[in-house]
Amino acid sequence: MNRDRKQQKKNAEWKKESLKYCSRIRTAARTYLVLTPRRASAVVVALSSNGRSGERKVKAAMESTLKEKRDGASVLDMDPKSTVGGGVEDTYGEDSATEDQLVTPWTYSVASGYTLLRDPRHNKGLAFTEKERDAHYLRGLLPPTFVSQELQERKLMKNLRQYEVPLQRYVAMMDLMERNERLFYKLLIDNVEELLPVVYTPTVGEACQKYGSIFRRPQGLYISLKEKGKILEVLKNWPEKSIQVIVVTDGERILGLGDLGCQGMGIPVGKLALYTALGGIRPSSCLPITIDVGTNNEQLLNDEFYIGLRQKRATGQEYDELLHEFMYAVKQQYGEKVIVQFEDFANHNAFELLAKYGTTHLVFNDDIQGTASVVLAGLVAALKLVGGTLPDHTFLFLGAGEAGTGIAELIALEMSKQSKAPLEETRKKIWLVDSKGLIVSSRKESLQYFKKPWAHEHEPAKTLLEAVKAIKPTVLIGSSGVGKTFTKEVVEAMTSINEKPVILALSNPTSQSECTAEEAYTWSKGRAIFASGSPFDPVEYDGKVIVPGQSNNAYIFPGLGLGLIISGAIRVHDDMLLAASEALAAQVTQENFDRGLLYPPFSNIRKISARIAAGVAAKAYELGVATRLPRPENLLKLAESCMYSPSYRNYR
Ligand SMILES: O=C([O-])CC(=O)C(=O)O
Ligand SMILES: [Mg+2]
Repeated sequence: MNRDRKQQKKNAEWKKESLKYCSRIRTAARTYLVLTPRRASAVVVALSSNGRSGERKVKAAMESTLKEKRDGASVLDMDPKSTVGGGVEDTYGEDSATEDQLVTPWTYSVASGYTLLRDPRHNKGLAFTEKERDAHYLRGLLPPTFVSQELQERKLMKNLRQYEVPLQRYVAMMDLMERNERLFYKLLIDNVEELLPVVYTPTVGEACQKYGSIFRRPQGLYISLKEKGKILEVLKNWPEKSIQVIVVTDGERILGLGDLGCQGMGIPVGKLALYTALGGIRPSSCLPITIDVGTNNEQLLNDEFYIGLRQKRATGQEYDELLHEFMYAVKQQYGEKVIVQFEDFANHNAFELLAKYGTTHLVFNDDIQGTASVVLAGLVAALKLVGGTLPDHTFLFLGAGEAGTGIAELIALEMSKQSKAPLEETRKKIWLVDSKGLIVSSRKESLQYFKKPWAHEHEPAKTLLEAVKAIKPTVLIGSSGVGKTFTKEVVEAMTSINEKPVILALSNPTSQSECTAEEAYTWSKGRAIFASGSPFDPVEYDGKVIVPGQSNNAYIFPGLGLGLIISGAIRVHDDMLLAASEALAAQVTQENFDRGLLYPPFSNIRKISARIAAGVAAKAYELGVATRLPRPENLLKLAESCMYSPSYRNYR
């Protein structure tokens, strides 16, 4: 008892001390972890620092305080390069503190000993060294053996491979994330091609469908209609104060699976895991959010395990007000340089939110813009295989929603840049089919506004097959969210028109893919240049193994995000998406082409992301929306050096 009180007093003194330093050095937030000899009494203090020099001052101040007060206390990760979390902000941390943080730095307890083992951000399991076990009160809490991170990784991969059901692998990976974050990212980074389909598309789709049943511990933040008027308070409940990326969904259009309401949370969680693993953004600065305004999914409303609000979706003013409060609470809490990635909103809201907040916030819609950027990169690569320039080709889309119109617009923009023709002209090379058939001018009156630019003069066509025969496209793109719509007849029609038909089946997950890789290759007699949103295994056709590419926005958003962060960009511009697309296309090697691949393998993704980041950042400076000044000379080097490393830290 007595000891505890003493410890509390000591903590209070430290807090006072750090407050003093904070107000003296008025700068950006920096986290130091101080472990005291007693468990349950470590203190994390967010201090201010003004870039490197301010940071050094704070560090020196903290160290001298600790020397005086130490009494056996130890400091976790005092080296700025290896401060808790590591990553981007460690190198470029200026200006990330809010005024609120400067005046009242926050503190919370992270315990040594037993509690340290249960803290996923710092737990290393059997990889704690003898010295660490002594220093951090872990003696007896672990079996005697020491296991390196590499051996832990091998063991976990072996265990994962024994699960036959993909969802079991997903649950095992999420458990690992909750238990030992660095090990989770080490696994994901080192085995990215194998584990991407587990934590991301397609398995994450099934996970969302069954989220209520597999729910163990909450991940991310849930903001429901109940929190209206209190969203800023909700944001303050999140333990991390320095957030760089938010992925938010309202669950209305989860992949091609439709309205999954609150259970859409799997998507922001999965996307942000990729921000870290593929783009090197540190996990502590990533925040997954689900906005729950109800669901129109009857099955979920009647499911006893459903985790969301049991009501029909709020729409109109009620919806708009909640989203508006959210957007401004985010800006107030995290500043104007936090990236808000809209994910899997239904069409009407997706377009409106992007238009509404695109000029006031650093927002980006992955389904409209990220997908467009990755597809354009794939098309540039495809042209090397089929010949001609972009303006030489004719495009037909099945699906005229976010992805379809987003991709169409970026292609038209790029064509216009290449051919110097006005956008209105280049759009005419692009045709869209929706559920009512080919979009033509006679339908213009009844079309939603985002479809109108694509209503060209033509006879109506009721079905996709009719449209293929009438338009004679060289490229067919599926973005409908409806599986099995590229039928044998459609693929055969494409093959009869083109020597090498380009066919992209983009809808996710695998069940919603417009056709499988095998179908595309078989029906086109091995001639199709094919890629899909969800992964497919290599296909053997006519004695030849063909590896299908994966045209998924996961190639783009992690690098795009990194580029926005290292440049301190305050807006996303279409030219940045073109820059991201160009950078990705430039990574496709001759060897990839020789194998018919439109994208480089995901195993190189960190290098690819760094190049995308450098391209995006360069564009941000060119456009004058970068705020990190002066412009660093070598953006690629900066991007690479900023990336989060999942290797364990030494806790001295
Ligand atoms: O999540 C994915 O795999 C790609 C995507 O954004 C979507 O399909 O909505
Ligand atoms: Mg999406």
